[in-house]
Amino acid sequence: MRLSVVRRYSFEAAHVLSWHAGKCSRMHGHSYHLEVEVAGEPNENGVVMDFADVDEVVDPVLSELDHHLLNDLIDNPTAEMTSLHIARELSSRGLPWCRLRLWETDSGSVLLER
Ligand SMILES: Nc1nc2c(c(=O)[nH]1)N=C([C@H](O)[C@H](O)COP(=O)(O)OP(=O)(O)OP(=O)(O)O)CN2
Ligand SMILES: [Zn+2]
Repeated sequence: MRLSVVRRYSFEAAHVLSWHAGKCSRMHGHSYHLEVEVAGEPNENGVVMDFADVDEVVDPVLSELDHHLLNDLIDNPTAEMTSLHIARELSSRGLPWCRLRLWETDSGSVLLER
């Protein structure tokens, strides 16, 4: 049995995919949705990790992306590269995430597991 906490976040950002053969080579924006999962055993309070403690790590990372042009911060900011950037930032700030899903559009997402 595996128990985990999942928090959902959103941020707005623009990007350009210069390699793209279609419309995505033009600058455009997305309302990104990020799901962050942390697995573990419930502690003496019955929680794997307090939602607020997850937010404390995730919120500043997403604030650095929110309402920015992602190309200024991430090389070739596809959903894949953006999720890897977020994962590295969360890891370096000590969040023991096990699964990240980044939704770039209503129908398109990437999933990162470790
Ligand atoms: N594997 C990936 N493919 C694409 C990415 C990506 O990050 N990873 N990004 C884009 C575009 O930036 C953008 O997300 C467009 O996506 P797409 O689904 O093609 O466009 P729409 O949301 O407008 O959907 P329609 O089906 O065209 O209405 C492209 N590919
Ligand atoms: Zn796009």
